[in-house]
Amino acid sequence: VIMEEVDEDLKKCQPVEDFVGVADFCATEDNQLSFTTGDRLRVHDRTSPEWWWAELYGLFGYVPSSYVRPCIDEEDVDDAWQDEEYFGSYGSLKLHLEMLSDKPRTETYREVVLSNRHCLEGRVVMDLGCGTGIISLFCARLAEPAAVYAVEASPMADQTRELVTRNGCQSVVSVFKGRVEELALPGKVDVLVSEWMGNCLLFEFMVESVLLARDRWLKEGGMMWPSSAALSLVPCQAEEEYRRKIVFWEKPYGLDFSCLKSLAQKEFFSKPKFSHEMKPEDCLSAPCDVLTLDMHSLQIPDLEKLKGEFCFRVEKSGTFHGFAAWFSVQFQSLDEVGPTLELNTGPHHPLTHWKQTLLMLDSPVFLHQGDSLSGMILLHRNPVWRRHMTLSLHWTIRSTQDSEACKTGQKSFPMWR
Ligand SMILES: NC(=[NH2+])NCCC[C@H]1O[C@@H](n2cnc3c(N)ncnc32)[C@H](O)[C@@H]1O
Repeated sequence: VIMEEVDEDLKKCQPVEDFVGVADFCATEDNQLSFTTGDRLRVHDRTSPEWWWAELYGLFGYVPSSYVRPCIDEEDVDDAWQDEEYFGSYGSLKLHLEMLSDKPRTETYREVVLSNRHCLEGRVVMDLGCGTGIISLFCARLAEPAAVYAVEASPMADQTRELVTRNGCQSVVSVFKGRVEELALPGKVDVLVSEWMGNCLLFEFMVESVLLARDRWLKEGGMMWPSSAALSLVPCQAEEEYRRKIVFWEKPYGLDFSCLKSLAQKEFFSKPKFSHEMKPEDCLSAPCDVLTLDMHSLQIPDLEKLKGEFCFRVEKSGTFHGFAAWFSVQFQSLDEVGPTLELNTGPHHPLTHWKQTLLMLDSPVFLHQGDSLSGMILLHRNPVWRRHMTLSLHWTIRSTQDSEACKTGQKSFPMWR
């Protein structure tokens, strides 16, 4: 048998292998695949010693073999939740100050407790991820629950115990330090309240811990607060962002840096931009809820892949630079007749610390009033890095100007791996 044939056969049957990026790689050709350090790539074919045909989040392309290393499974799996870094970040005051300073967020939770104070009497509440304990203190000070279990995994829990005592709530509020997944609580609860929402609603995937706590500790017929959540989307213009990040390179200080524009676009627009403050007038159409989650029935496996559809009608002509995403959460009243309260983090509501998330297209498209933009969104949770996901968008633009012309587009935004 001629050696080449053996090589060919070996190549054909060579197994698909996982590799990890050891450095950032920015594609310079269309058939190449960009990735960042730590990305888990699936190598389908070692086409040549230097270039391998690989896949990342469903996108295929050539990657330089020197930029990847074999993925040693055990080392990657146990760091999947990045708990060291995650709970460490909540151990300092920075994030808690940001959340407590967010008045729309904090006052909504206070209003929920206040407007349900009668029904809360004699009930048992769990505050999951209590942080400094603000929601637990609202419960103890504004209502008369039988007990509040304040659960917090970060070192902040030690401070929270002190805050509970200093505010005279120690007879009602008990602080449990640890991950809710590992804690034994005194008993089941009537209400499970938590402020778990991350950017684009699900990033950090604390929601998995909330659902697990629900299944383990919420009484039959108990209340989840928030009781439901929605992810909203809108096509928008982002003139300022586009000018600062892309147009800038055309003539800085009279020099021609325009050959850097494609690099800039890959570097700045490949991932979502968190904490982007939109103006209402940036919306090109009315927003729409692309995902709605019922927190009483949602199941943990549902979180792996969530899909939504959208159809926007362009209300005013403008440049479609990208999509903006945000979330809202609703709080059902404990007695059927009370009002459902809502915290909405969209551009038509008071600004919160989340602001909005901007998903920039590779190239802007001018849209005319009356055009329609329809498509689907897919939130694909990262199978390895459990607090991460990829947000993929597919869309079709149908113009009223010339009916048969329609443009389609698609883009995937890793958040972050
Ligand atoms: N809205 C957010 N994006 N983050 C705000 C809530 C996050 C708080 O919940 C805590 N936390 C998160 N997960 C857990 C868990 N499984 N068990 C206990 N505390 C947790 C975390 O330490 C932090 O104090």
